[in-house]
Amino acid sequence: MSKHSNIVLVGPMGAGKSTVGRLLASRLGFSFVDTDSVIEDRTGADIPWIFDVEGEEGFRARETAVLRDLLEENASMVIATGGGIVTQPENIALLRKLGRVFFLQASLEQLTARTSKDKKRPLLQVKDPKAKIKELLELRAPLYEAAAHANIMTDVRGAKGVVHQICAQIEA
Ligand SMILES: Nc1ncnc2c1ncn2[C@@H]1O[C@H](COP(=O)(O)OP(=O)(O)OP(=O)(O)O)[C@@H](O)[C@H]1O
Ligand SMILES: O=C(O)C1=C[C@@H](O)[C@@H](O)[C@H](O)C1
Ligand SMILES: [Mg+2]
Repeated sequence: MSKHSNIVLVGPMGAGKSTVGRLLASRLGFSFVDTDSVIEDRTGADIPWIFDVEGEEGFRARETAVLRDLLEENASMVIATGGGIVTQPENIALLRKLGRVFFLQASLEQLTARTSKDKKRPLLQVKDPKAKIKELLELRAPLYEAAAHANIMTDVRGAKGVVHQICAQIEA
């Protein structure tokens, strides 16, 4: 086990990493860090702007830099990550070093419904977001599995139920 005792949430866009992460941090008394928000704060621009100007490659480099910096922190944190963080092989090792990694899963239908409410995800600004989510999920599912210590299915639970399940696993 790593010397860090953080809780790290990985999974596709719409799995609930940010929503669950915030609630979980408050329940555990941990600080909450969302890598997407850290990147936006550091850049002084939102994710669509970063993708537009620096490309996905630029965004991925920023993501890895954030993970490296988080490893230097000593506070107990719940870390919500971006949905594509596992696409960089180096990140998988960094995530596992940071603490206990939970893969939040949801069905294609749920992911599509949950991400249809806003336009903040550049990769889903396409004609058929459901097909894009499916394609990304097929590519990334083995990577989430490789990063994670445990999987949580979120379809049948609201965010509070997911928090409860993670807490039960931590305490077990
Ligand atoms: N367990 C859940 N049940 C129902 N709705 C949920 C659940 N978890 C999250 N949601 C809703 O789904 C939407 C997306 O959630 P959220 O932004 O937390 O996903 P995310 O995994 O952080 O996505 P991204 O990778 O794009 O950052 C939000 O509207 C949130 O309220
Ligand atoms: O799945 C992805 O590749 C992404 C997910 C979001 O969390 C953001 O990190 C960004 O929109 C890219
Ligand atoms: Mg998020």
